Amino acid sequence: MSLYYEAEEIIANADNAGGSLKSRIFARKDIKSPPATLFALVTETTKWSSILAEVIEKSSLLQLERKLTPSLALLLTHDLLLSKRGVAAPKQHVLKQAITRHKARLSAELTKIRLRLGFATLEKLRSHVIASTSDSTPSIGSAEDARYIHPRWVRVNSLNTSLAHQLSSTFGEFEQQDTLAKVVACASGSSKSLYVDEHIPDLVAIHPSTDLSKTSAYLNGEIIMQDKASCFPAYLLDPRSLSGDIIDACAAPGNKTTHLAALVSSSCTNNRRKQTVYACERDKGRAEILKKMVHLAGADDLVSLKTGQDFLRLDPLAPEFANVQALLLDPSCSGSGIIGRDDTAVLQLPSRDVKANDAQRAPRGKKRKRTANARDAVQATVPDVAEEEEMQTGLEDEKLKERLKNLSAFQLKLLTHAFKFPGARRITYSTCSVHGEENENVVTKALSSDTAREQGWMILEREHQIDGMRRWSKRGQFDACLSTKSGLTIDDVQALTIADACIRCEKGTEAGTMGFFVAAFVRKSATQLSDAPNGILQEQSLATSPEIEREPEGEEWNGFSEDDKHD
Ligand SMILES: C[S@@+](CC[C@H](N)C(=O)[O-])C[C@H]1O[C@@H](n2cnc3c(N)ncnc32)[C@H](O)[C@@H]1O
Repeated sequence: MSLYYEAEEIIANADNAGGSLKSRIFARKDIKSPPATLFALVTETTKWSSILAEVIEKSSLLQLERKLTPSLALLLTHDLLLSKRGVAAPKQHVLKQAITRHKARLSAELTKIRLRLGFATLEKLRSHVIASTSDSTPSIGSAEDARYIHPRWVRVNSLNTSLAHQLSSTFGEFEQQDTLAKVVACASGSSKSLYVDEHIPDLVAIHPSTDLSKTSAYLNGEIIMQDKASCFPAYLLDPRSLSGDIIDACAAPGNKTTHLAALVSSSCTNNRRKQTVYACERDKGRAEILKKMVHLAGADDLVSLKTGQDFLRLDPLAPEFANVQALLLDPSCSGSGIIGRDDTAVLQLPSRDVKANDAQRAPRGKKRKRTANARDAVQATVPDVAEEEEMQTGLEDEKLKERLKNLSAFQLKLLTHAFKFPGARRITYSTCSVHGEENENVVTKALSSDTAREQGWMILEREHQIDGMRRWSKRGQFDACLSTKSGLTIDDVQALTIADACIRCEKGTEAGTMGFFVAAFVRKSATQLSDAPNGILQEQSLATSPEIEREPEGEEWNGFSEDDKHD
């Protein structure tokens, strides 16, 4: 019967062991319980903790059972009320007895909370809890809040399958909705509902409570979990309209690399030269994940891995890169746009000192007052193949400023290095940050750099962007284009054009994306080079530039049929 005591110990983390929850559990040699069971118990309890803490406080469980600690009470209440197998202990065990004798009281409190939140059945509340804990807000809202739930985005990997095939197989039982809102709104109903995205080809959204991780499509690399915003850079880069190679400068874990590979593979069919995606990753550990992801996605033939390679040390003049026409830059950033995942739910412990009548939770979005005895919050983090390694951890203002300054200097360095590849015609720069310092500021500084001027780089204006990105309405911040605080001479008109060329995604809106930023740069032709005074504005349209042969977008993205399956 070590399960609950071991789970309690893990939650307490008395040794202050670093690393994620999963690594802390799986690395331990001294535990008797199966690590997977322990992990599931802690994560599931964490997801339900804001509700269960209230159940426990209202039922005065901790006052009645003085030997139960808040964590033990939470873990046992979870299993008693919510686990199919019940409390995993023999009938006579002291813990089992301590919790089961309060079953009626605990169950009644849970029912009251469920009804107060507006859920007709426990199952409906359950799907909402799962959805809410994968949202940016860790507390559990009411049924009405369902519209803010972050959907699960699934990119169909056209290297291994097709959208049409997936719609009839993996998603065969899903009802197709005409809006994203309808998919997320089904929190309290059926979750078998799907939305085919209107901006990014091969992308669908499902309700976040739908788990596809055990489907063969996921296990075989036919579908990839990738936020909609994270699909923007490869799509905006539009590598199919070029014939040359592509560099993904900061590639791990590889979502954008495999997306690029999928895009270029579809153009291999037209008797065109095979395009190579060079995937560069400085961190050797992360490069291993990249390697696995590329293999799983069926992209080995298209991707050349540069593992342990610092992009800044890649020689733009090396013969190997003579054919590089496009670069995708998705560097490390503050990660301030990332949506909290279900693996970063916050554990809320019940308090022994809260009187039953005081225990009602404040509604979602309103901060609760913390008292000395108020429930503690423990961050239970579970690892995944994080897209971003630099999470913002509530840095104080000054520290944050300093950090953003350092990050943006590094980001600018990468971008101006990308400008130096002699054959490059197009570059995208993206971050999952919401800060202007890492986004529009970097763009305007890069455009004003000597390298941009010498090499003829300009912003890719909105009207010349690929269809889905042109239609995306959320654009860059005008003020952030002006306020670079670096003595740049950018007038209002230029700032307006740059802001309109930049693409932003907001987190926590009906659009269902994380916070994200992307901008694209194009290069002037040799004749244009001598004309323009600076690199800020594009003078000749991309579509009419002889350098860039754009294929008609209509032909490119006319939807998919069985015939569109790629080899
Ligand atoms: C935001 S993540 C990239 C996510 C990736 N593009 C994706 O979509 O899966 C940034 C990555 O860049 C790598 N990185 C940072 N600086 C680098 C450099 N100078 N050269 C190459 N890789 C770098 C980091 O190790 C990290 O894996």
